[in-house]
Amino acid sequence: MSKLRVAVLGSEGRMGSEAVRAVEAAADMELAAALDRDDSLDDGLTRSGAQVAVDLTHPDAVMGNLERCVAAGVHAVVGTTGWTDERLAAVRGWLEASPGTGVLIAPNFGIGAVLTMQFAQQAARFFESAEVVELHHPDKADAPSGTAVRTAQLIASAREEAGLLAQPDATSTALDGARGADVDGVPVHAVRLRGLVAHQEVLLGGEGETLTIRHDSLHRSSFMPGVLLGVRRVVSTPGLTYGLEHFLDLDR
Ligand SMILES: NC(=O)C1=CN([C@@H]2O[C@H](COP(=O)(O)OP(=O)(O)OC[C@H]3O[C@@H](n4cnc5c(N)ncnc54)[C@H](OP(=O)(O)O)[C@@H]3O)[C@@H](O)[C@H]2O)C=CC1
Ligand SMILES: O=C(O)C1=N[C@H](C(=O)O)C[C@H](O)C1
Repeated sequence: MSKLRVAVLGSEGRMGSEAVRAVEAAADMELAAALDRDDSLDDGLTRSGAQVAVDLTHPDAVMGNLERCVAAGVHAVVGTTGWTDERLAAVRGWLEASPGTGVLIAPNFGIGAVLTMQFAQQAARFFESAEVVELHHPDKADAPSGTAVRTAQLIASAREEAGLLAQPDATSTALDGARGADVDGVPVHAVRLRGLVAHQEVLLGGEGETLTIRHDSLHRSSFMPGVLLGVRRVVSTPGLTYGLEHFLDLDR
């Protein structure tokens, strides 16, 4: 069986260096290229013959990288954050011109984090109140986290489907930001603290009860089974897949 040739973009970063190690340790994969900021992506992809690129760079870099991967017919597994509806639409547009190519954009590769999002979506319609608290290391590029935004969007769509009204909140705030960011009506709070890696709590509240769903990534190795699964599946999944849950066969 021939090995999948994988390029890692952002290979010197916290996630990228972990992904390089994971690809090198995978029996069915070969590290074709390890590329960071100063490397030419076009040259790197062409020379290495990479079949899949794993992007773990920066929200400012990911669109340019992805456009070039898709144009070169290289499948992509993207963990980098910064996704909006407009950005996702642009990726779909590029993929129309490259029909055999697959792109997975995963707000979170952690299996527990994906399940947290699923559980939150499932539970949301039963509770009057819902808030998301994400907690990360202070070197993180963005806030709130991509995972928290996606979680809040899933909660909001479940609430809307269930016909729930706006959340109860009679607070008048004296300081901007005290109630977090508003993502489709769901408050999202971001904590940055040395010592942390990536953590999230979903707080749900109803009459006389609360439900807390918490996930902790204690080490970046927690993301690697998801990255490798994404690489294995994306090569036979043309078009855009948004969320690792689509590769997890959750209905089994
Ligand atoms: N989906 C998921 O499960 C996860 C996603 N992430 C996301 O992954 C991204 C990276 O996170 P993290 O590893 O902590 O960040 P780091 O800053 O540690 O790593 C990013 C690396 O990418 C490099 N880089 C920047 N621009 C480019 C470019 N144009 N081409 C190639 N390399 C580039 C950076 O170089 P330089 O230092 O010189 O800027 C750095 O080496 C973030 O968006 C983060 O939110 C993180 C963890 C899990
Ligand atoms: O930057 C990080 O560290 C992480 N980024 C992703 C996000 O913003 O959701 C995934 C995870 O939370 C770690």
